[in-house]
Amino acid sequence: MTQLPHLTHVTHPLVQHKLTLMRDQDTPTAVFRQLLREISQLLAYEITRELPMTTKSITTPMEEMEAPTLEGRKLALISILRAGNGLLDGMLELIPSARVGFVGLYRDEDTLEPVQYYFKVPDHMSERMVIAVDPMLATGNSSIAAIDLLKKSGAKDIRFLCLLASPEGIAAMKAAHPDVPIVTAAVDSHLNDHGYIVPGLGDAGDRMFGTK
Ligand SMILES: O=P(O)(O)OC[C@H]1O[C@H](OP(=O)(O)OP(=O)(O)O)[C@H](O)[C@@H]1O
Ligand SMILES: O=c1cc[nH]c(=O)[nH]1
Ligand SMILES: [Mg+2]
Repeated sequence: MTQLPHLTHVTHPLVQHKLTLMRDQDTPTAVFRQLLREISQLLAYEITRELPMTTKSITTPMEEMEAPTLEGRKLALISILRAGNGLLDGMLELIPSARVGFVGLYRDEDTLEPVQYYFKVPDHMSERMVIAVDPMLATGNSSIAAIDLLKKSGAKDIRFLCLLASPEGIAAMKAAHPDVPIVTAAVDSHLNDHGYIVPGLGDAGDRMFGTK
């Protein structure tokens, strides 16, 4: 089980520099997507620290050795649609053997409650390390609902990866899912009256896909 603290704030200069570029409203869609892919790989480095290791016997040009390798333990990456796909793609480049699931949720902009439209996850969820990804943790309603669904599917060892988190969202997640560590690139000031993270970066899905 996880040793990660409830909240990990990744302050690495490369992450912070790229995040600033993403926040800028003048950054075009294609650049925004590329930056998210790059940051996802740096954040993946943090959230996968506890992947179980084993060794295997190999022969280098010099001699035989017992070399470290990832244990065959099953990893599931779960994207919370749509915006989660922006983190998923980069992580899959690093860990191509991971299984992938999707939780389709959108936030009703009046009630700020999540509306579910899709759910598909790999089998044997109870045996997997599960990393749920969504760039934005605002009220926390979407991530809490997604993790509720993952637990219903059997998942027990879950982590949550995001780009921006609000203090309100972190508190809500801690109350609902105290066993799920959060890794984020930033903790912003607050939510505005419409549930948007301030200063934030706007609507992550719209900025990734050019919708609005
Ligand atoms: O913490 P919350 O207050 O629930 O808000 C965060 C959610 O809002 C955004 O998704 P959105 O509903 O815009 O869907 P999209 O990814 O399809 O754009 C974001 O990607 C999170 O899923
Ligand atoms: O600031 C926010 C809040 C919810 N969803 C977003 O994409 N951005
Ligand atoms: Mg959106």
